[in-house]
Amino acid sequence: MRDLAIHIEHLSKSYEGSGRETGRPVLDNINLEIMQGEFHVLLGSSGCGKSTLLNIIAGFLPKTSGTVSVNGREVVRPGRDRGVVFQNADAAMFPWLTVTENVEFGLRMQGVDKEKRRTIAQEYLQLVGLSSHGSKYPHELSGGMKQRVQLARLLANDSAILIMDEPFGALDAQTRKIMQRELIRIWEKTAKTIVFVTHDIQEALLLGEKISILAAFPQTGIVKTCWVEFPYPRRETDQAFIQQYLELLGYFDFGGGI
Ligand SMILES: Nc1ncnc2c1ncn2[C@@H]1O[C@H](COP(=O)(O)OP(=O)(O)OP(=O)(O)O)[C@@H](O)[C@H]1O
Repeated sequence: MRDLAIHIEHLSKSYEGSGRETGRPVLDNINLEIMQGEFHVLLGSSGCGKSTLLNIIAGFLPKTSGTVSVNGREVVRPGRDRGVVFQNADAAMFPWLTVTENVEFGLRMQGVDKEKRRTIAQEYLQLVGLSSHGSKYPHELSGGMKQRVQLARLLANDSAILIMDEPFGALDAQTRKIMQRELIRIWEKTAKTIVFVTHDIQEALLLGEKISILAAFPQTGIVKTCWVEFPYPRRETDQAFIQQYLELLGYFDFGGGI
């Protein structure tokens, strides 16, 4: 039995002066348990509060009520234990630093000596398949390569939890497929806890061990949490995949959006 990594109880969030026409909170009484090493996907349509939930877990955003704990400690601010991979990789990298220097940056801030941080950066650049690109600058990289750099940086920082907000949303379909496979390979190798946001049911089923569906309407909150039982690598053409895809699709079929 794995230990609990993220524990969310009765979490609610309202944005001051905002709210939908109904005046309801964006997140209302969210309860969620994510175990260490779990690949957990938060799936939902645009505007249902996925990024809000991730930002609260990451410590970037205050909650209105309830509790969010990571490894038994209440989240009050961002921490090195939680690394975030953003969809917009450009905003997450220093353009004047090389790939290696970007990956090393957190270690440099921690005072790790140059030789050691170079060794660690190289180890993780190799893991994400970028060992021959360390001397390039961010503007010389493709979108997929930039996402690999973000991953290498978090792994080098030894973040136990990777929080990923639609990280492959801006990539072309082919690169996205490659990155999905790569992420599973890296997750299997590193046993990190991953919380991954997507609005794409297929992506959720390709990646997640467990999927929580978030809805905004007519119900607010997590409307379903389920395991994905069939093994990796998964294929969209497999019978089990199609069956669960159709099941999940049903949760998106509310007419007014989920
Ligand atoms: N800073 C903010 N101030 C006011 N309202 C906000 C703010 N950020 C988000 N919202 C509102 O909260 C709701 C949820 O937004 P959020 O970005 O969490 O959804 P999402 O599911 O991640 O959407 P998407 O998939 O489009 O990124 C939306 O109705 C949005 O308008």
